[in-house]
Amino acid sequence: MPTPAEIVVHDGPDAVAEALAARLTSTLADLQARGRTPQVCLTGGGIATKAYARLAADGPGDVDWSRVSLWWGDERFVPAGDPDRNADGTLDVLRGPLRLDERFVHVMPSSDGDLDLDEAAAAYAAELGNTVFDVCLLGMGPDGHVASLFPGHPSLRTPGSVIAVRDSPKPPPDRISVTMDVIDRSRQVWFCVSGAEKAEAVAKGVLGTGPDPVPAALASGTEATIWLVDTAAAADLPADVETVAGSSR
Ligand SMILES: O=C1O[C@H](COP(=O)(O)O)[C@@H](O)[C@H](O)[C@H]1O
Repeated sequence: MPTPAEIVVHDGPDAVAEALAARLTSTLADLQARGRTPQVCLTGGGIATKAYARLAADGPGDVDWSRVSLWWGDERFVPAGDPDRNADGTLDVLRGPLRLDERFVHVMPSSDGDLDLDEAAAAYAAELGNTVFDVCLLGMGPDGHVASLFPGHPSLRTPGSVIAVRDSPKPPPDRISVTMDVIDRSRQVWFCVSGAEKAEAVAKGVLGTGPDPVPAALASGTEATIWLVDTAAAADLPADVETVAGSSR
């Protein structure tokens, strides 16, 4: 069942990133206190990258990051180490400070391995199986895309759990992405978005459906759907949409 969106508005991108890091830390600590191994789907993008730097600076705290399963919602199918990769830079930042255990880190294949794009997507689908993310983080592009599911593009309609994406409107063209089905079975979906250039897409994503909804409008958690945005990104939300003012800690 889709859940109604909760919209938390922060002063600027740094505050959104800080709030994301704080919310993730407390959610993971809570899940582990209840005996769970949290399943977290990470995203690329500007806010998430800032949040990862914050998590690394803060250190593990109350979270045993060696027992958090990390997945990715999408990846650029380029060679390992390419700066376009979502996972590589993230892991460079998080691995040491959070003492990650590689056995719990599920990186999508790179293009310089043994697998072609279709095989790489199929391999990640097999690895993912029926995993349900406790938290699925989503950046969003100005066109309303999430993961590598783009408006008006076959990626949005391709069945399955993990798909090969070709001719991505945003470079690089070859990508791997989880599908909306996988995003929508997540317990919590958290958008993290900043900037005036995304204000229109935020409004479309929050308000929603209509005949041709942007991908973000189709993404929803089964327990919670939370938009962490800054004031610039929230600017096109109509006055009657309820928002709450964010605090970072
Ligand atoms: O291509 C991608 O873009 C989105 C949003 O990125 P941003 O830099 O505009 O914040 C990101 O969520 C996605 O993971 C990534 O592959």
